[in-house]
Amino acid sequence: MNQDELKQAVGQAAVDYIKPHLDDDSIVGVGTGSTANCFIDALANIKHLFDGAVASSEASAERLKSHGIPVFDLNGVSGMDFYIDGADEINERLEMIKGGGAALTREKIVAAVAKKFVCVADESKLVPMLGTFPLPVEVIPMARSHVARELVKLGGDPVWREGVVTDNGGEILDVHNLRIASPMELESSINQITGVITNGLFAQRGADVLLLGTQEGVKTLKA
Ligand SMILES: O=C(CO)[C@H](O)[C@H](O)COP(=O)(O)O
Repeated sequence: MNQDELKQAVGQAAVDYIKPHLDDDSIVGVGTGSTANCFIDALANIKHLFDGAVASSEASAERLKSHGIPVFDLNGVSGMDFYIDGADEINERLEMIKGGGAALTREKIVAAVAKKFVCVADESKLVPMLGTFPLPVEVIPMARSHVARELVKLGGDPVWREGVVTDNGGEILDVHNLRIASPMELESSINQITGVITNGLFAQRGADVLLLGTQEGVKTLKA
């Protein structure tokens, strides 16, 4: 199977995973990116089994709506059982780097509300140590240079993702050359820099389940 077929397989596997738990009142938390898109497309086939979705980006909201799936504002829902999203890197403790699609802040917020985070990824995303993928950091635009200098002090090489404005009006610094031995500590340290909205380390709230697309089929890993 090629990478697109692996993404489709895990998208369908995520639907199979949540389907037995859905009812008329269920709200499904939906992530962003090409793997999350595969999940959305598979989810459309069972849209009669749940109430609607909360999306972590405008792009995912549009895709959900195009399938006729109602999209709710997070402030209007009291909770959700599942959040399904991809990752740029994930380790065996199910800690992740996310934000390649610049949706990290909303992803972190929706994930915080959900009882269970189900990560969907092809096998290229599973790594022994996080940090080969540049770590996205969303910043308030006027703080970009200040935050970049502070990130250099932490040992990284930040690069401004020029031209990208997030759904929240923020800008993105991609931090290269980090070997992230302690993801939880680094997540906190970066978030303490004034001007940071959030960073793409999902360690304090990692995934609970990983559905990993491999050539031998979809494997289920638990935290
Ligand atoms: O964090 C994300 C977007 O902000 C995505 O989950 C991440 O970039 C993975 O995307 P893809 O499934 O396209 O590889």
